[in-house]
Parts: sequence; C-alpha cells; structure tokens
Amino acid sequence: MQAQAGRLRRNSFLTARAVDRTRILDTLVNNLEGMVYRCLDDEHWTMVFVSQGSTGLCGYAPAEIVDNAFISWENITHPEDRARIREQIRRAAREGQRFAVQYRIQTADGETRWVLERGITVPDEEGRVVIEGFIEDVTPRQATLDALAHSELRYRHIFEYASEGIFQTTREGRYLAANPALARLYGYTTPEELMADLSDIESRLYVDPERRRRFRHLMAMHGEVINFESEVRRRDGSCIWISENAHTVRGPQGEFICYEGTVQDISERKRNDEHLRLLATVFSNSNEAIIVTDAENRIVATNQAFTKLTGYRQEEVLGQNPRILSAGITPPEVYREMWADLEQNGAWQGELWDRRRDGEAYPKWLSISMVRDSAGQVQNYIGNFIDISEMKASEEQIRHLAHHDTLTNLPNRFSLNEKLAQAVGLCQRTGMSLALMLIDLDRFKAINDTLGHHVGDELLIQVAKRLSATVRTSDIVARLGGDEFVVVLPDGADATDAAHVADKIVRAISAPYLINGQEQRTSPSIGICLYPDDATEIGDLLKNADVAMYHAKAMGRGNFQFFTEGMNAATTRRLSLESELRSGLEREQFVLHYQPQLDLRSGRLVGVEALIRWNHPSRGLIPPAEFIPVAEEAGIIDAIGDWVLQEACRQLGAWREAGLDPLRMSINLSTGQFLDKTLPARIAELLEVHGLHAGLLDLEVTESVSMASPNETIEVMRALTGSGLSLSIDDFGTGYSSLAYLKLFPIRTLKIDRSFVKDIETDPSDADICDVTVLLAHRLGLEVVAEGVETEAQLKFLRSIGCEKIQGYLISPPVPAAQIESLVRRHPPIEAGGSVILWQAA
Ligand SMILES: Nc1nc2c(ncn2[C@@H]2O[C@@H]3COP(=O)(O)O[C@H]4[C@@H](O)[C@H](n5cnc6c(=O)[nH]c(N)nc65)O[C@@H]4COP(=O)(O)O[C@H]3[C@H]2O)c(=O)[nH]1
Repeated sequence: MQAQAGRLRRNSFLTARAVDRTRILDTLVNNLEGMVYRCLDDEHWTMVFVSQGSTGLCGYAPAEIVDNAFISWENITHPEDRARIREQIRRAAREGQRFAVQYRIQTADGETRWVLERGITVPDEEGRVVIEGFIEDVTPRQATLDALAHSELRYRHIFEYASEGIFQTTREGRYLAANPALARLYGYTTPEELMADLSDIESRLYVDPERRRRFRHLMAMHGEVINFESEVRRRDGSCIWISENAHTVRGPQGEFICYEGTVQDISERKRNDEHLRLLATVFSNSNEAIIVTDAENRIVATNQAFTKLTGYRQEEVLGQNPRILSAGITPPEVYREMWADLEQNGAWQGELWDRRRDGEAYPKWLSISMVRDSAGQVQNYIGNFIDISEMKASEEQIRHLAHHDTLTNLPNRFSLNEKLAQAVGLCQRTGMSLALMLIDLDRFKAINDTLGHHVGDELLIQVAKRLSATVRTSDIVARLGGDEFVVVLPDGADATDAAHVADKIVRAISAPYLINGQEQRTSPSIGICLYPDDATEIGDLLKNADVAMYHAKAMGRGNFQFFTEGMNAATTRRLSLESELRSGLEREQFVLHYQPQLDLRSGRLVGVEALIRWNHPSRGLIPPAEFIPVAEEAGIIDAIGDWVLQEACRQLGAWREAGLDPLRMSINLSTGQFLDKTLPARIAELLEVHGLHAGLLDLEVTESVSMASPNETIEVMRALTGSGLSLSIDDFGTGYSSLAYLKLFPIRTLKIDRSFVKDIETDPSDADICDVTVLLAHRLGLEVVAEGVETEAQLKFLRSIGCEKIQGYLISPPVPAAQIESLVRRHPPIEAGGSVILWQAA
C-alpha cells in the first residue's frame, strides 16, 4: 500500500512538474471536506490512498487507514450497512456504472455518521481493479432529511388517518389527492380507486351540478369556502350530505396550483335538522295548543294554535306561570292530582277550565308530560290542549237525543219516566195530585199504511205541536213511540182539570191537518189516570191510562175516558178475548150468516151480505162488533178476513151446486185486507177453486178506509176490479167523502149507512141525505143499497127516491146459509110497488 502511495505521489509530482498540476490537485484533494480515496475491491476495502479529509470524516488519519486491515473501511462501515453497500458497489461495477451510496460509518471516537460515497470501479496503472471515489459526511443533511421525512410522515399520518375526507383537486374537478376517509365517504375502497373513477366531480359527484359551479365561484371570489353544504352521490348511487371547507392553493408567484380542502359527512346532522324542522313545523302547525315551560314552570314557548285558542300572543305569556290562564273554576284537588300524577308517572291528562284573553271561560282537555334530562333532572313540561266546549255541547246534544224523540223533539219514554218520577216524588212529598193522559191517534195506522211514512211522520209532528200548544209549559208532553203520546198535568190536577184539558186536546187534535196539500184527519182516544186515586206507581199510572184509552177507543174514538176499576175487568176480558180469538180461528169456531138484499126494481132477492159470527163454545154466538175491533187491534183481522173470503166463496159454490139462482155475495174487507197487494191473486185463486165467476163477488170497503188515501185507493180498486168483481162503499155518509175522488173510484155501489135510514120517516134531514145520496150515486153511474131497512115506510120512501136495493130486518136479519136457500126458493119476486109483508104472510 505504501509503495502504491509512493507511486501515486511520484506520478503526481511528475505531472505537476510538467504543469504544476499535482500540487494544485494535492491542495484541492486534501482541502476537500471529505475523503478522496482509492481502495481495493477486497473484503477490507483496503485503502490504497486516502486524502487528508479522512481525519475529519472518520477520525482516522490517512496513515492509520491506508493499507490497514484492522482499521479497514469495511470495519469503519456500520455493520448493518455493510452488505448493502458491497452489493450496490459490485452491481455498479458489473454494469460499468458509477455508484453513489449512502450509509453509516463509525468514527474513531465511536460516533455514527452518515456518509455519501460516490465512486467508480477502474483499473489502476498496473491493471488492477480498484475503486476510486469520494466520501463526504452527509450527517447534517441526513438529519435535515430525516427531520423532513418525519415531518412528511406526520403530515401523511394526518392525511391518512384523518376522520374527515381530505382532497386536492384541479379547478376542472379532477382529483390530485384524496385520503382514505374521503374514499370511504364516497363509497370507495381506496383513494386510488376514488381518483381513478371520479374523474368529473361536477357531474358525477354533486346531485345538483350547480353546487360545484357555486363552489368554484366562491373560490374565485374569496379563495375559500366554509361549511359549504351539498348533496352528493356516492359510488353506489346513494346520496349523502357533505360540508366542505376548502381553499385555493397558490404558488410563490400566485399561480393556481389546486383546490385543497376537507369534507365531512353531515347526513346525520341534516337528518336531525330535518327532524327538528319537522318537529318545529308540527309544533307551529299543530291544531292543539302547545305550551312548553321550564323546570320552574315558566312558559318558554307557545305555538300558533295556543294564540288562536287563548287569544294570548307568545310574547305576552313568556316567563309567566300557566296559572295565568286558569278560569278559577277547576277544583283545587284536580290540580293537586295533576301534580301528583306528573311527579309519579311523568304525565297527566284531564279537563281544566281556562279563561281566554277576552275573559270567556272554556273547558280544555290537557295532556302534560314531564321532560327530564339524562341526569334525571326535570327540564321542561310540555302541555298540549284542545278546547272541548264544542265537544261538551255535542255531548249535551247527545244527551238531548237520548232524552228526546227525534221526530217530534218531545221528551221520549226514557225522559218521561225521569220526569214522571220527579213529579210523583213531589206529589208524595207535598200530598198533591196529578193527572196522566195516554193519547192514541185514531186511524193513524191506516194513514201511515196508505199514505206512507212521510205523511204519518208529518202528522205526528203536527200533533206534537198541537199537544204542546194546548197544555201549559209546566205540563209534561212526551211521545212514547208510534202514535202514542202522554200528557202529565203535574201541579195538583184533579179530574175536573184533566177533563178540561182532555176536551181541549180532543178538539185540537181532531181539527183537520194539511199535509202535502191534502187534508187529513185523525182524532185522539185519551185514557186518563189520576194520582193518587187510581194509582201511585209510575208503571200503574201508565197501565191504567192505557186501559182507559182502550175504553175510549171502544167508545167510538175521538173521546176521553177516566180510568175506573171496572175497566180493568174489561181489559182482562179483552186480553182473554184476544187469545180466545186466536184459538177460535184455529178451531174453526167462526160462521158466516148471510143477509139478503132485495132489488126493488125486480122484486127479487139478488144478493147476500156475508156477516161473520163467532160461535163461542160457552158464550154462544158473538156478534162481530164485539170481536172485530179486538181482532183488528190484535193483528188477526187479516187471517179472519181470509177465512171469510174462503167460506163465502165455498158457500157460493155450494149454492150453485144446489141449483139456486146465482146470488151476488157482498163481503166486508178490513183495512189490511184491502191494502194487501196479494188480495187480487188470492181472490182469483178462490174463484177458480170453487168454479165461480168474479161478477158474483162484491167487496165492501168502508168510506173512511177508501178516503184515507184516495190516490192509493184508486190503484188498489183498479187492481181488484180488473178481474171482474165489483166494489161497494160501505157506511156511506158516516165519513168524509171527496166527491172528486168518488167519481174516480171504480166502484159499483154506494151503501147508505143504516143510521140515516133509521129515521127517514121522522127526521127530514136524514131523508134529505138519503135523497141526495141516491141522486149523487146516479149522477156518478152508481147504484144504491140502503142498509138497515126495517119498515115498509122506509122501503116506500127509498123506492120513491129511486134507491135500487135494500137490505134489513124488513127482508131478513142475517141468517145461516141454509135459511137463505129456503128464503130464495120460498119467496117469489115482489111485484112493482108490492109489499114484502106478502112474504111474511107466505
Ligand atoms: N139494527 C139493524 N141492524 C141491521 C139491520 N139490517 C142489518 N143490520 C146489521 O147491520 C150490519 C151490517 O153490516 P155492516 O154495516 O157491514 O157492519 C158490519 C161490518 O162492518 C162488520 N163485519 C161483519 N162481518 C164482517 C166480516 O166478515 N169482515 C169484516 N171486516 N167486518 C165484518 O161488523 C159490522 C156489524 O155486523 P153485524 O153485527 O152483522 O151487523 C150487520 C147487520 O146485522 C137492521 O134492519 N137493523
């Protein structure tokens, strides 16, 4: 090594001498900060030459390390770096390249230093492979680089691990950098994926591209955006809300470099905001008034409904205790209960009375809840309430409906019982009397059935008004249902007072009614029961009045009757009669008697009227007047009527079989039968069964039934006469007939009621009535049958006025069928102007 160094020096000297370069180089080499060297490519990196700088570099003088296997460069090199360095240098040598390696050395005094070695593998003067180069101390630079690297690392950490998204973009919206948080935010696995995919932020990211334009505008204007909120689309298409803080990054000359900023997912906050906004909307738009108070129960918020309901604006009540709203009506115990419930359950509901700003008191339904914070401390009370005055009013209305009859607005049965109980109670305490009247409308069922419910209803309304107008306001007027009314005279009324009022009622209710432009009539049957003489219990009062009312009906309707003990017996009789009637029908206890009709023109018996009798097992033959009204009331009249039709047809058939000259059969129809739509078919069936032609039948309908609803009557009559049978109006003159309608009825006969016939000889007005009836009938093309003719004089008179037929005891009372046969056979026709006495003589 020394020989080598000597050679080098010698060579340098020779060269310097030529141009004095050696000295210059020497100076340069030895004054360089660092070490110039030539070493062998051996395991020690044996130094052949080192410059003076070795001392400064590693603490060893050149003499110490040149050609020294102990203080070799391999040993000076940090053990951890040795292999790497050797590898790098060898590789460069193989490739014929220069190398530059950085590594650590350990100096003579044990210090570790960073050095940078640059060199090249070359052949020396003797052709050996040597390495020549320069090693400099880069420890300070490395320290700076390390510091920089640390700093960079720190920032990178912030960038990599930040929970906020961080980005750098171009102005055009291309990502220059993005951190993992941003990638996650936008639904990407890595920032690289994000940057590769999200090439156009404006159209790809922002739901509303206008936001990006706004972003750029703000950047251009202010160089930054703060809390810039936008809705963006994630990779999977879902949308989130973000808030961006960003600024423009510029170079030293102010040139634009990029946009840089952070992104935060604010979807949750947005949802909360939205939720809060919604709650605020609910609060302000709620129809319920809301008050929020603090822990000390001072009002902190109210809504619009509160102002609307109470009249107070929020500013007027803020800070006040809600008790300022109180009307002072609610009992204090309600408030005590409220606070106790709030304390115990955190909530309360109930009714309180408040006063509006204008002073009006109103009931409200209040629900309060207590709000506690996480520590369990009371924070607020929230009260919401509604004005329930209308609800209470409708409750009152419902109560009214429960107590009143909806049609007439009169107290109903339920209410009557209450009022009656009060009135009876008062009478018991004061010893006063009272009168109870049960009123039933006559013929109401017929009106309702024939004219329809609307007419029936209207009639009931008008009757209710008349009743109320007839009695004092202190009297009770109630409707029990149907056509039954009750009037109670509570203030010590006796029989005289009751009779007086009942009389007024009869007159008021009997006056005609105008319904749908038509006159209608009804009358009341009134039963009166007195407290305490007739009964002391409410049930008995009503029952006895009912008994008396039935009696009034039996007495011809349109009158009033006081209850008597005897009536009870009559009622009992009536009830047992009803059940007997039913079994009588089943056991075929009814029979028909026939009353012949004489044609005054031919002197012949031309027809019979079928009249029912009840062959009672113990009471014998009972006339129809005794059981027909009961059958009507009991609803068995239709069944009886059908039996009559059957029997009458059967009898006609039997007479025909017996070879008797054909007789026309008159049959009385009940109201129900007359209105029964199946009647024409039923008659047709019976006629066929018995081989009869319809011309043999004559159906009698009373004047009152036919006139109850003339339009309907016309239809029913048309249906009946369509098959060829004929119709008669019975009891003509006892009701109210409209001549206009009479003209339209498809009838054949008018039957003058026997009450007019009875006194023809003595009462000129009855004679006139008969006369006019015959005249009228003829004008209308009808024939007349006079009923109840008992005398020759009556016959003569009737014949003189042109009456066609007569019927009555003069000819014959109603008799069993067998007698009719012999009557017809025995009696020759009476000659014109002849007398029936002839027959009696015969
Ligand atoms: N004082 C007197 N009376 C006479 C005379 N000639 C006949 N009479 C009676 O007058 C009534 C005539 O029948 P009406 O007017 O149809 O009156 C009938 C009729 O409205 C009803 N009726 C009878 N049978 C039936 C029936 O089968 N069905 C229906 N729905 N009602 C019937 O019963 C009412 C009474 O019938 P009856 O008791 O049989 O009474 C019969 C008859 O016996 C007389 O010269 N003097």
